Amino acid sequence: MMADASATLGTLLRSARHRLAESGIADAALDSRLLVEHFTGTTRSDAIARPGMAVDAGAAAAVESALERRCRGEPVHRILGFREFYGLRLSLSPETLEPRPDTEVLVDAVLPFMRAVVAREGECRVLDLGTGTGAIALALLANVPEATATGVDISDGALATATRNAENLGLSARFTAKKSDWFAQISGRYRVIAANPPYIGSHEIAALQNEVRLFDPLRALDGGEDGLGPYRIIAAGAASRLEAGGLVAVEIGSTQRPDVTAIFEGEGFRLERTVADLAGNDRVLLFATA
Ligand SMILES: C[S@@+](CC[C@H](N)C(=O)[O-])C[C@H]1O[C@@H](n2cnc3c(N)ncnc32)[C@H](O)[C@@H]1O
Repeated sequence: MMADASATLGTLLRSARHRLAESGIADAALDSRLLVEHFTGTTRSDAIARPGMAVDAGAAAAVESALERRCRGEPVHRILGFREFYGLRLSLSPETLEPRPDTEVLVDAVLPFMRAVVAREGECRVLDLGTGTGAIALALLANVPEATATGVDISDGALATATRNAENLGLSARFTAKKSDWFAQISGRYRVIAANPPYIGSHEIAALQNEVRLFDPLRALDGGEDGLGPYRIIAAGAASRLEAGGLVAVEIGSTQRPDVTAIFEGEGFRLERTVADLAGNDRVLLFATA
C-alpha cells in the first residue's frame, strides 16, 4: 500500500489489515486498527460512523511507515510509543520494558494491603525496584491517593521516562525517581517493596521471541546465569528497608516459585500468598517478615 492522497478511513483500515495479515502478523485486525487510529487521529467511532471520511496524505504516509515497521516485526506499542497499563497510558522508550498485563496482577495483589494501611495510618510508602516506565509505582499511586512512591532504576533513560509518565498522569508530586543499583542508594524504609526484576536466565535470552529479544532492553530481561540474581539481592536487602508490618511483592517467571521462595525464606521472610496470572501460571509472590 502506498500513501494515497484520496484514501478514506475505511479503505485505509481494510488495506492495513490485509497488509499485516499477509505478513503473518497474528493480531492483524487489532494492530491495524491501533496504528490507523493513532496516526490518523481518528477513533473507533469514526471508523464505524464515517468510513468515507478523507485521510490526508501526511497521515496516510505516517500509517504506511508504521505498517512497514510492524511488518518488520516491531511490536505495535513500540511503534505507537505508548502502552496502556492498569488503565494508565504510559510512554515507552528504548530503555524501558513494555509493561505487560501479567504485571497488573501484582498491582491487584498489593492494592488491598495499601488501602488497609492508609485506612489505619493515613499514608503508605512504596519502593518500586526496577521501575522502568514507572508502571507498578504509578498504577499504585493512581489508585491510592494517600500513597507516595520511589521508583528505582539503574537506567537513566528509564528514569527519565518514568518521570515523564508521572508528570503526564498528574502523579509527580507523589513520585520520586531515583537512580540506584537495587538498594545501593536507598536509605529510608517503606511499607511496600515491589519489584518486577529481570528474571530470564542469560542462556535463555537467545530463544525469546524476536518481539521481546530485539525490542525490550536486555537490562530489563537478563536475570543472570540462573535468572535469580536480582531476587538474591532484593531478598538480602529488603528486611533493612521494610517498615514493621511491611510487604514485599515480586513478579516471577512461571517456574520460579520454589527457588524465589527459598531465597526469601533464607533471608527471614515468610511466603504469604502466591498469585496466578490470567493464564493460571504462578506470577506474583507476596512475602512478609517471619
Ligand atoms: C522487567 S523490567 C520491569 C519494568 C517495570 N517495573 C515493569 O514492570 O514494567 C526490570 C527493570 O529493572 C531495571 N534494572 C535492571 N538492573 C537493575 C539494577 N541493578 N538496579 C536497579 N534497576 C535495575 C531495568 O532497567 C528495568 O527497568
